[in-house]
Amino acid sequence: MSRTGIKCCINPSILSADFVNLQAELARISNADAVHVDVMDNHFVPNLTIGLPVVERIAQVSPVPLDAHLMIAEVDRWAPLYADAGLDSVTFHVEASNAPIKLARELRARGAKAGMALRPATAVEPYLDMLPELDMLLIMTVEPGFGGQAFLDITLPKIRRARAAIEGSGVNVALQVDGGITEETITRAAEAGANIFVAGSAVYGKPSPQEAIESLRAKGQLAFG
Ligand SMILES: O=C(CO)[C@@H](O)[C@H](O)COP(=O)(O)O
Ligand SMILES: [Fe+2]
Repeated sequence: MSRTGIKCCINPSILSADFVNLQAELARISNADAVHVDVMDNHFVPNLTIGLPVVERIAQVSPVPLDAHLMIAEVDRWAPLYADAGLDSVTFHVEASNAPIKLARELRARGAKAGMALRPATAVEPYLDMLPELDMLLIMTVEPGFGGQAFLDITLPKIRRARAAIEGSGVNVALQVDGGITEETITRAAEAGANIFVAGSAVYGKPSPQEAIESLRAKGQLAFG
């Protein structure tokens, strides 16, 4: 699917960074489009990372905008507080929200872009009417919870359908993919319609994260046609 003129964005996930040296790790990705911060609570996903106080501090020192991916229960209560921390975008899982439309509106009202995430097994069709309420749709390409997993090709048709719906409705919604993005899989995800790529191990696992970002961006952009 040709997307001439659309920028291919690379958002490195700090889940694969050295948590003891976060400020230095952020400086290593200063050419990224945003930094992706994975918040996990050991309830919505079986893993625990960082919470609001640490995310607030990262936002203060980050050289690039902050993109929070909330993998937490009770997200209707928590997500607005992340928006208040001055983040560029706050993404909640629809499976964890009791009122996704209300929540997306609240995030925007508090000055953050509103992102909504779907687990690999969650269908996109029930939520297509919600597109005008969103700035970003995140299609998980691994089961949320851990970095370093293999890309799930089974998610590609969903990415294609989401891209077609976005184009069909004429809304300005970014399509993000997260999990297992590498120099190889980014081409498939980009061809299917994604335009923001989260990459943890494929950036921080390389000797030069900056070069890894440039290389991934070039591959994704090429696949846009
Ligand atoms: O949200 C998640 C995992 O739940 C991701 O953001 C991962 O952190 C991406 O890591 P890689 O698959 O790129 O190593
Ligand atoms: Fe993530």
